Amino acid sequence: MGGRQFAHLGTMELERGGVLPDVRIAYETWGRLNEAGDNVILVEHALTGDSHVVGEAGAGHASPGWWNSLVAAGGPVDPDAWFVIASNVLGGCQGSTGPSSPAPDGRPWGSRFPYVTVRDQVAAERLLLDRLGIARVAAVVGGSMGGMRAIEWAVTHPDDVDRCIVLASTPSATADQIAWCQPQLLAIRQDPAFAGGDYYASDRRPDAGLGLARRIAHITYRTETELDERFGREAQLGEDPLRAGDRGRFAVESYLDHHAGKLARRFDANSYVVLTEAMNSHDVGRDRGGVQRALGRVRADCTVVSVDTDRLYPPRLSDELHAALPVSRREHIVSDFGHDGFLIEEDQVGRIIRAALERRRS
Ligand SMILES: CC(=O)SCCNC(=O)CCNC(=O)[C@H](O)C(C)(C)COP(=O)(O)OP(=O)(O)OC[C@H]1O[C@@H](n2cnc3c(N)ncnc32)[C@H](O)[C@@H]1OP(=O)(O)O
Ligand SMILES: N[C@@H](CCO)C(=O)O
Repeated sequence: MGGRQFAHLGTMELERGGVLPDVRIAYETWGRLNEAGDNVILVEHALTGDSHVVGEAGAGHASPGWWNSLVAAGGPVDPDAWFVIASNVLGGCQGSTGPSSPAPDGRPWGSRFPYVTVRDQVAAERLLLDRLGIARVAAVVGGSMGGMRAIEWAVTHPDDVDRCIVLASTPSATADQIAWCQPQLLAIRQDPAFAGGDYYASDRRPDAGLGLARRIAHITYRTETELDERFGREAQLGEDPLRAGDRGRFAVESYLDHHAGKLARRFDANSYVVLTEAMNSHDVGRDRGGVQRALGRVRADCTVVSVDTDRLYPPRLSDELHAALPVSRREHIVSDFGHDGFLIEEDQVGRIIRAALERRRS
């Protein structure tokens, strides 16, 4: 299976006010819904991910998935047993309604796209599952921004989530995380080509701002030791900054340039802004009497996973989440790669998810 499908979910009223008419959500599925309807696994992507969890030959996708080994026959999530659903988040740019989608007047939303919270994104996913005739999920799993949606699912729909697996995430966005986002948002907004968010009719795109945002973010996704061991003070081939003057680059600079360009080619700057602000909005305790009380109502069997070297979502945040959840298991990924370890360490992630799925609710 796999292959992108679309659901039209009608009008959504948003948490902070504002209305989105004719919300469309792009999604992919693997496996089959069983008769009891109790084998659904909802996979939640991170900031620049999408519904394409797994790449499949012949499914019309040139790109691999972002958790490619997760869903596979005999793998951690076997599509013979489970019905896996992954959607592109509300506000995104991979098929779901976002700032580049047409507004009712036919022009792209651009600067008019409303503020969207993680709760709005989960509300859209709930509508999607309703549309697919699915009342409950056997597991919701996600990392980073996907982990925010996973934990929101467990808090918002405590009776409908059997298991919740949260990787490299947090019960609420911290001051440090919001702080790292601020220069990223400014980099995009201060790019003259951004034009306040209304650049779609122009032949210029805010690639410079988006690229700068990605560079800042990417450094926080990795570790000081990894970068040093991998690149050290090496010059990019033929571009020694100590010899080539203005045009010289260290290898690590070239690496960041590469990631900046790659993201700018596949991602919309307005979506980056909208999703970053959604992450900043994340606080499971908002209007629920605080984080402890909100998490106290979770009924799912939870697995809380951190990456030992994650400097952006440090393990202490997973400790807090774990401590406040009524039923929770704490797992650790050991990685040289920092935050991105939840994407890169597929073997460890796979083992943890397999074990969580095999565990029966007590
Ligand atoms: C079409 C698509 O891209 S679909 C993607 C869907 N979305 C996602 O996957 C989001 C989540 N993914 C990510 O954030 C990242 O891609 C990650 C975390 C998976 C990347 O992790 P890693 O595998 O460790 O990649 P790493 O950071 O080492 O980067 C490798 C790239 O850097 C390039 N690179 C390495 N050194 C240098 C250098 N000195 N100069 C320039 N480029 C360099 C490599 O050639 C490689 O390029 P490629 O990705 O185009 O093949
Ligand atoms: N590298 C990941 C990390 C975000 O948490 C992404 O781009 O989605």
